[in-house]
Amino acid sequence: MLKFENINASIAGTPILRDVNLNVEKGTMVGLIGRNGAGKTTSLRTVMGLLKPTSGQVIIDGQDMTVEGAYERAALHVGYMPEDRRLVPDLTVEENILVPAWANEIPNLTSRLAWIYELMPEVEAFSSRRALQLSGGQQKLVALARALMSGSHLLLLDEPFEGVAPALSRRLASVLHTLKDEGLTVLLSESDYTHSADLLDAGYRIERGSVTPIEQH
Ligand SMILES: Nc1ncnc2c1ncn2[C@@H]1O[C@H](COP(=O)(O)OP(=O)(O)OP(=O)(O)O)[C@@H](O)[C@H]1O
Repeated sequence: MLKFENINASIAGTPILRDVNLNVEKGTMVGLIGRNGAGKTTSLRTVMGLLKPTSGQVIIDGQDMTVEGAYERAALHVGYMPEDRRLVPDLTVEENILVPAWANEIPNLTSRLAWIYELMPEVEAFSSRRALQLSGGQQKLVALARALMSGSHLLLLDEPFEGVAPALSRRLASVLHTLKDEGLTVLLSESDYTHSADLLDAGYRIERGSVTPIEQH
């Protein structure tokens, strides 16, 4: 479903990703594990086409997407939850979830929203509140809901558990378990295995921009 083939990427002329090879099979949940500054966000931004690699290929669903932009990703139903959530503070929760539908046509919009609310009833309960009224953890759930709006095939989650209080972390993990059971393909990053260990089918370690597969344990 997602492949990195010998990806090199630089930011402002500084090489960040070095010869990265990575494979996420359809229907699996794969972790990208590494400490701060290792290159996790850069990797996910490269999948999203927000950063163009200097060499190598990004293949999504069998298509070479290396030079395509975010709009083309949306057409392949790829969803992205950035680490910093990036909700629009003055919009309501529901408006934030619907933002991807403003830029791209989302098939079955109404039933997709209903499915998201069924998955996370607490989000429906605060759907008319403004995003700035929510706690950091609640905002993460909303950011996940927004990513699910477009991400019906592939979901990229950048440190979803970072800064989330324990109760909400457990809730987030249980939502991800449900998504896994539904067969969604997910690449998620975390600084260690604390929250994702029993969710992941496979993992890669990232260290100073180099990626190696983690042996199954
Ligand atoms: N805009 C930028 N300008 C210069 N260097 C950058 C920029 N963004 C990231 N970097 C550098 O790229 C490297 C990888 O950063 P990246 O954000 O991908 O790491 P990360 O593993 O996601 O860690 P974090 O959890 O801190 O975001 C770091 O060394 C960082 O300093």
